[in-house]
Amino acid sequence: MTSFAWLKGHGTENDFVLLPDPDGTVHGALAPAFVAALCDRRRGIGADGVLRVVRSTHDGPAEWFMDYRNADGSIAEMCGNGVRVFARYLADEGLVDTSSPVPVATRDGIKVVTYVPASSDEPVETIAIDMGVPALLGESKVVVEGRSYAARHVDVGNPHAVAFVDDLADAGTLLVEPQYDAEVYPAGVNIEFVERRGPRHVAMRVHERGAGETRSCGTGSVAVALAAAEADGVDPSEGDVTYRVDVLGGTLHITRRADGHAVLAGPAEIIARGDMTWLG
Ligand SMILES: N[C@@H](CCC[C@H](N)C(=O)O)C(=O)O
Repeated sequence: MTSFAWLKGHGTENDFVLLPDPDGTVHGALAPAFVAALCDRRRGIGADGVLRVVRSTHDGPAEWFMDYRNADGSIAEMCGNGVRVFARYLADEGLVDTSSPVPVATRDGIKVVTYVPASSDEPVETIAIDMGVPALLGESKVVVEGRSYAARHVDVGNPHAVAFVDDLADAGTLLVEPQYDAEVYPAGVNIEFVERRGPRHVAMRVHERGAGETRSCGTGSVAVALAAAEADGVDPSEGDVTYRVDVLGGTLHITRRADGHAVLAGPAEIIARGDMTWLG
């Protein structure tokens, strides 16, 4: 039997189990089967992924490393909402100074977090992440329930296929992973379906690699905003451009800056904490 501290948090209902392990002495190399058991929504706590909170072992500006795992126990390079929830935890615990930008180490390099105070436009504090410079790659396609859709290949540190649809219902139940081109995505892919809602305003559903359909995906929202900006013919030199992306669990705002960086912003909260004795 093992006892350890844990928390549950979410960002626009992309939910995570957090495992504080500052010195890497509690969980060490997380076993995939343990992660999958924690994330199971019937036999475990239930979550889209696990965030192990550990001190970075590399010299550099980031004291904390987000050790992210998908619900099936697999490792992904990056999780945008994960960084936001991770940053919420660091702030709530007083582990960082939120008055200035905070670097967080991830497998996709350092992401810089800014805590944006609540305002008349936004009633709660927002956590904004500089996601670096995502890459718009080639064209691909995805097939869902027998229908084929063109998809834009976007790399946000992790792989995405973005398909524009007339109606989000076209994505079907998403209980089954859509088909994709394994030659383009040899390590699997996150697949977003996007419906236009208005000028610089879209809505999406996502089937995440290693987790199935989730209620939000930060990197997916960035991929969608970039693909939409490209389709809208937005000139990268015209300055900062912000897209509103509605997800099943809320709303995210993605700003593509004139320097090519994408900033992902939205709320994140910790909703429970405790000590667990894992009997599984
Ligand atoms: N929900 C995440 C993405 C998590 C990783 C993804 N499932 C993958 O395997 O690449 C986000 O908010 O970005």
